[in-house]
Amino acid sequence: MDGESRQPDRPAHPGIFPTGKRGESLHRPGQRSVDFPVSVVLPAGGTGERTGLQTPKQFCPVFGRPLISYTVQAFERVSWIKSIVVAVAKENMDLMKEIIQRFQHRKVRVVQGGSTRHRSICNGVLALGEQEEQEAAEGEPKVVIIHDAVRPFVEEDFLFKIAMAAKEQGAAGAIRPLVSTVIATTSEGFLDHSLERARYRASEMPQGFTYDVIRQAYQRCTESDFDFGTECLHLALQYCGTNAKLIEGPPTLWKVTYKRDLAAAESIIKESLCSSGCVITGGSAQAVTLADALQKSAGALDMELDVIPDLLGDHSRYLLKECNFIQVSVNPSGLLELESMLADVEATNRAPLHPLVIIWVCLSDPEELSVSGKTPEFAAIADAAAAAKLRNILLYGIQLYQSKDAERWERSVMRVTEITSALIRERSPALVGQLLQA
Ligand SMILES: Nc1ccn([C@@H]2O[C@H](COP(=O)(O)OP(=O)(O)OP(=O)(O)O)[C@@H](O)[C@H]2O)c(=O)n1
Ligand SMILES: O=C(CO)[C@H](O)[C@H](O)COP(=O)(O)O
Repeated sequence: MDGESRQPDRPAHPGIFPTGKRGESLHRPGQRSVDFPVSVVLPAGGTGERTGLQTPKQFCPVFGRPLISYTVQAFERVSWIKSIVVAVAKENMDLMKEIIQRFQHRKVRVVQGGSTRHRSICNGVLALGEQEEQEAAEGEPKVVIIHDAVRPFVEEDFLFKIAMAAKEQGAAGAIRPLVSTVIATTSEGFLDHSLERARYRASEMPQGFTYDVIRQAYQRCTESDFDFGTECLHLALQYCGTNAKLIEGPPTLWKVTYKRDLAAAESIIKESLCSSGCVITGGSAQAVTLADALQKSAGALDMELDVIPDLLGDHSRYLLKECNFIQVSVNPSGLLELESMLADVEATNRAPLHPLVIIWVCLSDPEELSVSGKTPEFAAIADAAAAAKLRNILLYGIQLYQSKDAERWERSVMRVTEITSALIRERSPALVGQLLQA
């Protein structure tokens, strides 16, 4: 383990995907189907020494949610993955169980990790044993995917490739081109020789194995492999004669290793959370016109908005996504619509994984502006936001006034879009419950 921000002592213990390209989070690519059982082992028993932080990186919060929960979710949402075993240090087993409960993970089991990564993985593989042997009795092939808990951005398409190749070849692993040349040094710290960079690749995760191959590899390998080895594919080759199929993966497979990687992970997650939203119109013609105008202007800010009349029927699927909602209302029905929409969100009974952003855009008649300049909406949004905040929902309001002047109207719409984008991006607790003016 090379060092950056090393601390003299090992630290004590702790405290969508993002998915796809911009705008893809609302439209999952076609689901793949795998007709053999696939299980996952996530080694998460390390201390994250290279981050220099007290908390192991897999438990560091990103938008209030531990990094490992993002990784678990990346696997859990893949329908053909049957079970996930997470290997954590003994002192973190309760913490991991709390995370599973708090973020409602369903397919996960926790086992005790070991003193090295190989030992943790081995514990996870052996824990799958009973289950896998039972499946073997039914004559089904089976694959185990191994993935570092600190690589949260793994996509279903890539997991599919790894699983299929593992089933066919016995072992498969992700690779990436090297970004730097690898050199060997002499014991005096001089250049010994360098490798021809184009011939080598960085070995990344995930890796997949048939259960028999990975179990036998761990049964046959030496204590020295357990203590100093860093490559599961190597164990499969050396102890089972299985040559892994290597598949180039996307750059997002990178491993959170240093403190700055946590900031990078946060920025990737933020980007994906901000790139899309769902505008609910309630069906009124004016609201639909405004929603369409917002949808058009959002493109200029690199944001993709879907427009729907309500969250009923088929549209209720939006409630299950990591989605930002924009409720467009026209006075005087506005507050009722907002309340009903909040009730729909609450009825899903799903703890949002990130603070959910809901923006209420209220289209008002300028005639209704009182002498004080304040409409009843000011108090109502503040009350609704205070209640919503307890449920991890950040509720903001934007008020705009109808105008017959086309230029003025266009400016107001653009302003609403800019404020919306800023609110979604920043997720500022300080602005919760405010009725901003566009
Ligand atoms: N005894 C160990 C050591 C590591 N890991 C896991 O293996 C993955 C990759 O290892 P690495 O990035 O090296 O993590 P740490 O060992 O925690 O980091 P460091 O080397 O900086 O201490 C991580 O998910 C880590 O939790 C593990 O399960 N058991
Ligand atoms: O990329 C790998 C795949 O073989 C590494 O071995 C794995 O990620 C462990 O990392 P580290 O050696 O830093 O613990």
